Amino acid sequence: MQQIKTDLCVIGAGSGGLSVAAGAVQMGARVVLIEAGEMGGDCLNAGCVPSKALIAAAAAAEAQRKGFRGVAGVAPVVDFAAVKDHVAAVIAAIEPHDSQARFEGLGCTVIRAQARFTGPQVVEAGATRITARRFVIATGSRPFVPPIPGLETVPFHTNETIFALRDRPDHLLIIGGGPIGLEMAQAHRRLGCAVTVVEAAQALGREDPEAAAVVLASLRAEGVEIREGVGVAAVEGQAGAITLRLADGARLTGTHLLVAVGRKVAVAGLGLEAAGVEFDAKGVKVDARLRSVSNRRVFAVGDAAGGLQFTHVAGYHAGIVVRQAVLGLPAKARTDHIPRATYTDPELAQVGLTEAEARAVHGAKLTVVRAGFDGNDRAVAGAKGAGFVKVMVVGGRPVGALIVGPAAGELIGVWALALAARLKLTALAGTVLPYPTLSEASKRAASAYFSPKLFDNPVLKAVVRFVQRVLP
Ligand SMILES: Cc1cc2nc3c(=O)[nH]c(=O)nc-3n(C[C@H](O)[C@H](O)[C@H](O)COP(=O)(O)OP(=O)(O)OC[C@H]3O[C@@H](n4cnc5c(N)ncnc54)[C@H](O)[C@@H]3O)c2cc1C
Ligand SMILES: NC(=O)c1ccc[n+]([C@@H]2O[C@H](COP(=O)([O-])OP(=O)(O)OC[C@H]3O[C@@H](n4cnc5c(N)ncnc54)[C@H](O)[C@@H]3O)[C@@H](O)[C@H]2O)c1
Repeated sequence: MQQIKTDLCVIGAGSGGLSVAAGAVQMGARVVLIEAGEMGGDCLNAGCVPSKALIAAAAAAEAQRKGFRGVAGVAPVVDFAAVKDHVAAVIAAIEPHDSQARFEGLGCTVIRAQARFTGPQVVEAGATRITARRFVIATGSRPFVPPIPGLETVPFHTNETIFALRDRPDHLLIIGGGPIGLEMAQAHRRLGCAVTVVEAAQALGREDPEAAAVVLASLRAEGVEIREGVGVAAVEGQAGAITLRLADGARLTGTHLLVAVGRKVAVAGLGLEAAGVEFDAKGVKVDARLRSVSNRRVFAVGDAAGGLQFTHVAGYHAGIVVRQAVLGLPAKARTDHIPRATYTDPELAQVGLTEAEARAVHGAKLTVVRAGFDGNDRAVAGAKGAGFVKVMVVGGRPVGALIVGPAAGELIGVWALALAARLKLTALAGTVLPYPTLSEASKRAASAYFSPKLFDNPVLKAVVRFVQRVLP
C-alpha cells in the first residue's frame, strides 16, 4: 500500500468537501481529497444544477404557453431529449470548476476511490493508506427509498436517474411533496407531462403554511395533481404502467415513477466504528464546531453533518472547519441565519424563524409585518402580483423572513444579510432602493413595522400640532 501523511484528509468531493479542500490547500495545508464517484457530488451531478437547468427550460415553455396580455400564448414545441442535452451542457459548463484537474492544479492529492477509516487517524482508499492530522467527512446523502411493498418490483427513478431520462414521461407519478418532488413536478408538467404527486403529510410541510398554499395553488392551476394526507400502501405494475395503491383505496396509474421522500446520510461502509466516530440515522454526531463528539480529529460538513441539507450550508460548514483545522482558530456554526429557497414558480424562500417558530420562541414579543406583491409596482407591471413578504420582528430586529413570489430566492438575500449581521429593521427601512424593483416589497414590509408608530399615533399627532404652531 502506498502511504501518505498529510495535514487534512477530506472524504467526499461534493459541495462541502470541495470547499474545504480548496480553502485549505490555498492557505498552505497539505490536502488529500478522496472521491468514490463523480467530482462535484450531488449538487453538480444530480441535484441543484440539473434541477435548475430543467426548471429554466420548463419556465421557457411556460412563458410561451401563457403568453402575456396582448401577446398570444402558443403551445410550446418541447423536444424533451434536447432539454436533457441542455441539462447535460449546464453540468459540463460548471464541471471544470469541480474537476480533479483543477484540484490537482491547486495542489491537492486527489484519490478516486471509496474511502474507509481503519483507525482513529487512518483512512484507506484504493491502494493508498492516508494518515492525517485532521479528517473531514463530507460524504453527503443518498435518496431514501421507503419500504413500500412492491416498490422494488417496478422501475422507479430518484434524483440520481431522473435527469438522464430522455423520453418524456406521459404521466409522471411522484411520491413525496417536498422541495424535490414539487420542483420536479412543476418542471415536468410545464414540459408536457401529466404529473401526480402523492404526499403522505402536507406538501412543503416544513414551510409557512400560508406561503406553501400560494405555491400549491399555482402548481394546481398549471395542472399538477397533488394529493396530500395519504400514503402509498403498495406499488405494482411494470415499465410504462406503474400503479400506486393509496392508503385511502384510490389507485393511480402512470408511466413513470419518481421517489422523492427525503435523504439518508451516506456514512455506511465508511468504517466510522474503527475511527471511534459516533453517528446515527441523521448523520455524524458533531458539536457546534462541527467536530465529531467522540473523535476530536474528525469533522463533518454538509449533509453528512446531520443538519440542513443545502449546498450553501455545506459551503458555510467548510469555512467553519477550515478556520479550525487549518488556522487553529475556534469557530462555531450558526443556524439562525441560514436561508433556503424552493425554486418553484412562484419561489418560496425563508431565512431564520417561520411565524410559527417565532411565536413559539418569542410569544407576545413577536410582531409580524408583511407586504404583498400586489402592492409592488414592478410585480404588477410584470403581472406577477401573487405572493408576499412576511417578516418576524422582535425588539426591532428581524428574527425571520419569508418571501413567496417572483424571484424570492434572490430577494431573501437582503434578509439573510440582516439576520447574519443582526441588523435592526431601521437598516432596511433607511435603505434607498431603486424604483420600481421587486426588492421594494421587503422595504415596504420593514416600513410596515414603523407605520403604526408614525401614523395614527395620538402622541405624535399632538407633537406635530405643537411643532406646526411654533414653527416660524
Ligand atoms: C434534486 C436535488 C436538488 C437540490 N437542489 C438544491 C438547491 O437548489 N439548493 C441547495 O442549496 N441544495 C440543493 N440540494 C441539496 C444539495 O445538493 C446538497 O445539500 C449538497 O449537495 C450536499 O453537499 P455535500 O458536500 O454534503 O454532499 P454531496 O454533494 O452529496 O457530496 C458527497 C460526495 O461524497 C462522495 N462519497 C460518499 N461516500 C464516500 C466514500 N466513502 N469515499 C469517497 N467518497 C465518498 C460521494 O460520491 C459524493 O460525491 C438539492 C438536492 C437534490 C437531490
Ligand atoms: N431548492 C432547494 O434548495 C432544494 C431542492 C431540492 C432538494 N433540496 C434538499 O434536499 C432535501 C431532500 O428533499 P426531498 O424533497 O426528497 O425531502 P423532504 O424530506 O424535504 O420531503 C419529502 C416529503 O416526502 C413526504 N413523504 C415521506 N415519506 C413518504 C411516503 N412514504 N409517501 C408519501 N410521501 C412521503 C414527506 O412528508 C415530505 O413532505 C431537502 O430537504 C432539501 O434540503 C433542496
